Amino acid sequence: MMETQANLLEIRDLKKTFSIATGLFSRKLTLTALSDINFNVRQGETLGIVGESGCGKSTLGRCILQLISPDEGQVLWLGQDLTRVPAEQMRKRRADLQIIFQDPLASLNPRMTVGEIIEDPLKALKPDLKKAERRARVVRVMEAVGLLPEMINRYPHEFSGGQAQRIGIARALITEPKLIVCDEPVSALDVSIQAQILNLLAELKDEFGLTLVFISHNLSVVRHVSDRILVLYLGRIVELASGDEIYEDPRHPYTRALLTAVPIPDPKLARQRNIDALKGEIPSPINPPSGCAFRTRCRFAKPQCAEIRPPLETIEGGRLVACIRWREIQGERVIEAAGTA
Ligand SMILES: Nc1ncnc2c1ncn2[C@@H]1O[C@H](COP(=O)(O)OP(=O)(O)OP(=O)(O)O)[C@@H](O)[C@H]1O
Repeated sequence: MMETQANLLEIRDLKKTFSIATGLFSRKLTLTALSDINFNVRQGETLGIVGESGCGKSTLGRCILQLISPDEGQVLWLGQDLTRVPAEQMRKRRADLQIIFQDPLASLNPRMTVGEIIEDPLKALKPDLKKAERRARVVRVMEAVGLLPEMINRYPHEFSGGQAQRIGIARALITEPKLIVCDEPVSALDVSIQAQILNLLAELKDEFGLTLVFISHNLSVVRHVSDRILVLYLGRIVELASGDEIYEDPRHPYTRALLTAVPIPDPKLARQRNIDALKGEIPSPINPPSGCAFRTRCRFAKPQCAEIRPPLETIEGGRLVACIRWREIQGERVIEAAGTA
């Protein structure tokens, strides 16, 4: 964990709702995708964001980049609140903040060549650069992501998923960003290719001094790349800790449940994980449960969990957890693990 690093990004009291029309009379309902979101991203770290589908990961990524506007709260980039930056200035700021999407082929314009796709952000964000300099930069980033420069005039459909994601990464890198939001960058790829792309992102991070926000529903993917991991459930942060802490000593029942999907060789731990396994469906964010939103699926839930919304508490080591029972259930975990040995 990089304790001493300065914050590049600070998210303060972020809230995002969507108004959706449902039913026969198109009644408008409010869906709360994110609320009470507070965290920092430190210079040079990789912050993983995990949670099941629908918990708000992509919405959060898009709010960071101002691709969508939050209803409330601040997105402080080096102290400047991006939610208040006029659109024109924000376009320029985007050179510093880039995004890589899940489905590489769908996110690349099929009518543009690889060279044109990668060069495209430069035209808008660095209009002063001469054509030759733009091309030279394109070739440099193609080499950095492992694409051969002679591929420059090919079209996206000529590439495999893994190669297409390399094009997406090159397009993000071309503006020399400080931070890249990677939104499920390997979920659409074959398992055999996933490790290559994850390794590439780790190499590029070191080479270019990048800071990464890495979104995935898969805790084992996030674990490999993250310094710290933020766990989201139904639009709220339930836990934030270092990768090791989350993986080896999770405190929130939801984190424990997510970990059951991660394969492990130790049979004792595997048994514990079966006990923790996630049951049932994620509730609707239109009408979330009272108190702790996870209580309807939590094997530790007590009546008071329906009454009290657990605050995000700072516990030992500066890690954060939102569960009023975290102390008690920590003990239960040890006893059960010993009992099933
Ligand atoms: N434009 C939108 N209009 C209405 N609802 C939306 C919109 N975008 C997201 N949502 C809703 O907000 C909630 C959070 O969605 P989001 O895509 O951020 O979750 P996610 O964790 O990234 O899931 P996934 O991995 O499936 O994309 C979901 O209930 C989703 O249906």
